[in-house]
Amino acid sequence: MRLCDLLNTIQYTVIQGSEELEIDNIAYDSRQVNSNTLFICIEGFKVDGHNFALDAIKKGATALLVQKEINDIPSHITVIRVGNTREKMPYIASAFYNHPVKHMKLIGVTGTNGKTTTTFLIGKILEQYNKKIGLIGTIENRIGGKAVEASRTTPESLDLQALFAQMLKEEVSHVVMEVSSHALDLNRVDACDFEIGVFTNLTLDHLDFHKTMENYRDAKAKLFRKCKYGIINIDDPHGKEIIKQADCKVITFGIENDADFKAYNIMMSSKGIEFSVTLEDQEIRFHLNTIGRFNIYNALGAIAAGYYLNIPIEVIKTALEDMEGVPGRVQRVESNRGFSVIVDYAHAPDGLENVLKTIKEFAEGRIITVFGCGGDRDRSKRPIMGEIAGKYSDFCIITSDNPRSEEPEDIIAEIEVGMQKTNCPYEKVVDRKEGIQRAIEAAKTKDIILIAGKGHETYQIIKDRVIHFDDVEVVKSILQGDHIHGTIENK
Ligand SMILES: CC(=O)N[C@H]1[C@@H](OP(=O)(O)OP(=O)(O)OC[C@H]2O[C@@H](n3ccc(=O)[nH]c3=O)[C@H](O)[C@@H]2O)O[C@H](CO)[C@@H](O)[C@@H]1O[C@H](C)C(=O)N[C@@H](C)C(=O)N[C@H](CCC(=O)O)C(=O)O
Ligand SMILES: Nc1ncnc2c1ncn2[C@@H]1O[C@H](COP(=O)(O)OP(=O)(O)OP(=O)(O)O)[C@@H](O)[C@H]1O
Ligand SMILES: N[C@H](CCC[C@H](N)C(=O)O)C(=O)O
Ligand SMILES: [Mg+2]
Repeated sequence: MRLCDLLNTIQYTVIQGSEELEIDNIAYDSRQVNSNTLFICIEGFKVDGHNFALDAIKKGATALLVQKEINDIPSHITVIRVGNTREKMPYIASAFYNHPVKHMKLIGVTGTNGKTTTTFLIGKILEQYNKKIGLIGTIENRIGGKAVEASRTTPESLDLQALFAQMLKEEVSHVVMEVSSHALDLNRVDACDFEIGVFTNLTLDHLDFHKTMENYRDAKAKLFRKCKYGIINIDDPHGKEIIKQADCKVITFGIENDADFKAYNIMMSSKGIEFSVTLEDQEIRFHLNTIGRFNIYNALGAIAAGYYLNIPIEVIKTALEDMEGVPGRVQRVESNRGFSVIVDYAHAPDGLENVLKTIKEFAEGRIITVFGCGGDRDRSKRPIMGEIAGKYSDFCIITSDNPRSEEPEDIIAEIEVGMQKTNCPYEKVVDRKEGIQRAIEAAKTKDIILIAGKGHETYQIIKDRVIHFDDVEVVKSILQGDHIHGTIENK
């Protein structure tokens, strides 16, 4: 493709060379460059991509997109200057892949908690309606039944457009994706027009990146200036402000407040939830195989999305009622020892409080919580999560999540500050496997062990090592090691 054809939707200045150049590849990382590549230099948080321009040229880059002057660029290289390279990349990527989004319907879900769950529900509804979907998010990226590699919750714009192109080639009609606040802030979904946007909620997380809750909220609000229908949780205190900033058709859902999709006559048990929604003057009753009030919110967001995608309500109902569960989200691991184990991805204060409140409603025995907090992530949530775990549990094991570059003991000490505000007895066990083992040893009949924070993850990041680690697998192996055969049940 000619370079000028990639640039025709943006403003730019040619610093040197020809715009007629043929471009075979685009890269924002010098390690991905090969022949005839346009290398996009991005000023990052850690390093400056402009410093890799000469490296990129050695590897075959023939054109550079820059936002500042770089010295010593050979004269045969085309240099294009723009105001902000990160902002322009999505438009160039969209042009390179022939604007794949124009031919598919995009459904984006944003919010602190519930994105993965809600995207799985919407995906299930679409599949029930015989649509071939693309799914993009934390657990996996998927094209129809085929998993494709995923590393971020929301990929970088160039990778995202490449994935959209692959999805279109494989005849996907609807893409359901998680849209993280990082993605919205860092322009990863610019150049995407969404048919539907869903806002689940906004609670404390990621202040290491956004600095204030207002910035965090405003990042989420961006989605509702990119979509046709905005489906918004009106019970969330930030819902009204998101609506104020929106320029789409707004549809609300909730339980407490008046809403377009309002759940009522709610019944909850340890086996599932039931609720009604009135649609077109008809009361529709839903019976779901999942637990927790928060999952009613996730279901309402999905029901509203299905409705605005023109999917018949009976199809939506069947899809949700057949849903087996989302991996690592309140996933039950039964043992025949009389206690039960729940693995959940709660890794922020609100998620942890929600899941513990839900468990407390049904617990017949004690609640034993095993958890930690991720390293190189928002530190302010650590004592808060410690206090929440202590408040709702009868015994806690503070252990490691993904410590990343931090010392696990330091993270645990920060969690402990909150735990000590409660009367909950606790132990500190740095090794997560030993922590889980300790909880299992301590459990008695009817107790519930909650293992929070890592859910579906199959790895643990310790310094620069990534080791295989899977909470469900660890629980099963410990139970089997005790010559007791656990059965896994995904609720
Ligand atoms: C804070 C954040 O999101 N940072 C992202 C950002 O990094 P950055 O701007 O700091 O990049 P950098 O490392 O300084 O590098 C600058 C430029 O130099 C390039 N480079 C670098 C080295 C080299 O040898 N050659 C080279 O060309 C890089 O590719 C980049 O273009 O751009 C990078 C390229 O796309 C991302 O990989 C990186 O994600 C980091 C690794 C990350 O951990 N992000 C997390 C926090 C994230 O995005 N999480 C959300 C989910 C959160 C949630 O909702 O729970 C997600 O959507 O996944
Ligand atoms: N609607 C909700 N409100 C509050 N908590 C929720 C909600 N849905 C799920 N949770 C809790 O939050 C955890 C994470 O849920 P989920 O993975 O669906 O969220 P997410 O927004 O995709 O998270 P991430 O930002 O890490 O991708 C769950 O394991 C559960 O404990
Ligand atoms: N999307 C979240 C996931 C956190 C999961 C937790 N296990 C951790 O590693 O901190 C994040 O990147 O902050
Ligand atoms: Mg997610």
